Amino acid sequence: MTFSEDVLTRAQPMMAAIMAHPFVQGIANGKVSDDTLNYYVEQDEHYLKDYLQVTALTLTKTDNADDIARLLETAQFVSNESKAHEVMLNITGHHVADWRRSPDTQLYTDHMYTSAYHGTYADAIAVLLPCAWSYGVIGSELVSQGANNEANPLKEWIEIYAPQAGDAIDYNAWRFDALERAVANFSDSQKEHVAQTFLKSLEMEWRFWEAAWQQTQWQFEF
Ligand SMILES: Cc1ncc(C[n+]2csc(CCO)c2C)c(N)n1
Repeated sequence: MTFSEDVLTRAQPMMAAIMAHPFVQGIANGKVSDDTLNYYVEQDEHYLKDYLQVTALTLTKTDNADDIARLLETAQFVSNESKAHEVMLNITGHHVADWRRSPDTQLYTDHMYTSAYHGTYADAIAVLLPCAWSYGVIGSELVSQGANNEANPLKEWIEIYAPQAGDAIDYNAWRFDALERAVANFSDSQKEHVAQTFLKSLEMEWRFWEAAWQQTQWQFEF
């Protein structure tokens, strides 16, 4: 079994929980409360900014010119995501106002920075991977269920994340390939560290949906 196959096998229960999450199910049937959408978009604005900065850190950790080019291309995709946010804000009529990171956003972005800054190139790739991989799974599963129908106000959101048939490059396949190359000479314990980095990010993906669903906030005003 390759390293990626092992990690993906271990990731299945978390990915299944993300698919079953009421927020993701709400996207599938086009019914999510305004408060949930607004909270999500506000927190995701922070997340995407940090994702870009962590991508920049990641590409300083490799001298593979193809990987550097791919990382820059994936950074470009983040501008599409403003469109994904617009789809949600058009439903609620909200404007992003609260720029404070909630506890789970802070936990996730701190994990990304720590892994990319202090870790190896493999850790940096692993910490970013569950984001793109889990959204790719959500997008393609929701499309295969026909959730992107005309009656769904979140149709366009779903389609932004579903892999497109005409895409020249399968970015998630490249991400797993880069991960596999990066751990090729690692010991078992080094590989386990990278696996933990990946799985923790995936747990944080679940928490990100859950935080918006529960409207989680800091306990105190400060
Ligand atoms: C919490 C959170 N996780 C994942 C994504 C989706 N996403 C962010 S960057 C990226 C790939 C860029 O190439 C993708 C798919 C999101 N918006 N918010």
